[in-house]
Amino acid sequence: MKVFRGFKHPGVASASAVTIGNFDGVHRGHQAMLALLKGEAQQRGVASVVLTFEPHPRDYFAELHQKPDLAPARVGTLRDKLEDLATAGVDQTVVLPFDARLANQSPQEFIDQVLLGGLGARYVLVGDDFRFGKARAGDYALLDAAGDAQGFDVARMNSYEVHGLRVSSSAVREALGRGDMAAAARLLGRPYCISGHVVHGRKLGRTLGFKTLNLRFAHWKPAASGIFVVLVHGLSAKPLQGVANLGVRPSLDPTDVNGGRVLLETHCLDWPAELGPEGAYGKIIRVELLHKLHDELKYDGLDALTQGIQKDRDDARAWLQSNVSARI
Ligand SMILES: Cc1cc2nc3c(=O)[nH]c(=O)nc-3n(C[C@H](O)[C@H](O)[C@H](O)COP(=O)(O)O)c2cc1C
Ligand SMILES: Nc1ncnc2c1ncn2[C@@H]1O[C@H](COP(=O)(O)OP(=O)(O)O)[C@@H](O)[C@H]1O
Repeated sequence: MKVFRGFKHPGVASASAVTIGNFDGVHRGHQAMLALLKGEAQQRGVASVVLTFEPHPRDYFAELHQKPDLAPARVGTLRDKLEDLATAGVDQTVVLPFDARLANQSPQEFIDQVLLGGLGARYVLVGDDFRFGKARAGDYALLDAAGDAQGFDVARMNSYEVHGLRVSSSAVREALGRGDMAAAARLLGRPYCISGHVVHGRKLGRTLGFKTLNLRFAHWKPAASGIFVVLVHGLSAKPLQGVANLGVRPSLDPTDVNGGRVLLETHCLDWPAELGPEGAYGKIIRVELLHKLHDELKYDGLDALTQGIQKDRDDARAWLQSNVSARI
């Protein structure tokens, strides 16, 4: 899959079947949309293109009006989204920075400049609650009328349901927010995972006796947070079992190097000798969050923190033994 920031690149498809959305989580509803998009693109002999926004439009308005509550909690980072879109078989993804210009574009300008001028849209697929353009004035009916007048097809995807429950990014956020990883996995159609490069931390893990693989979660408001039983993919043939902290580490000094940043820190229960004592830095891994143990705690000092992590490790081992040992 090719990825472009903005649509003014020579490589961007000049004729396309487009779907527009935020695709946070790339859940089963999104996956159904992408399958339909691919079919329509193939039939027309054009590229399948996802048009998505980063930052999320609601992040933009939250910042503009200084109302952080408006920003949606984030299921995945842009990296996770691009990986999932590639897996779904999309030809191109165009990431548009959502800014004042875009926010003030009328629906007709958006159609003319972005969809037709930028992407050469022959077919546009949107969700049933899709709104676009300044003040959210554009809807499916408007887009459909424009398609009729200007010669492109428009289709609307109805809500996708699993056991009567509408699959949506907010349903995934709610499941992750209450730590119900099984419900999140049902909505996503796969286990909930976070992927990224292993980065350097404070090297405090080794002092505490718990080395951790650190990944940045590149958004300040993750939909899930707390202590989780996990599997780490990408370091060895078999996934490694671990226990992880996703969040901002309230027990540690907030002014340090990663202060305030959201990190996913995973301690592997058994570290394979062939990786070497520090062989994971720079590698790309995927961490599968299986089960939530508890919320992040503000421990009183490093001894209490170490004891807390020891208990989490024991609880993770016990959980894995009764739930996962058959799988790996
Ligand atoms: C299983 C586990 C549970 C953790 N729980 C908490 C917690 O409840 N509160 C907190 O402030 N930090 C928690 N931490 C984060 C540790 O503070 C952090 O991983 C440790 O200081 C190592 O930092 P470093 O990787 O930068 O060296 C936890 C870490 C792990 C691995
Ligand atoms: N059991 C383990 N779990 C996770 N990482 C481990 C383990 N044993 C060794 N490592 C290695 O140690 C590194 C982390 O060491 P640590 O002291 O926690 O430093 P950092 O502050 O960079 O997280 C990891 O990136 C990995 O390469």
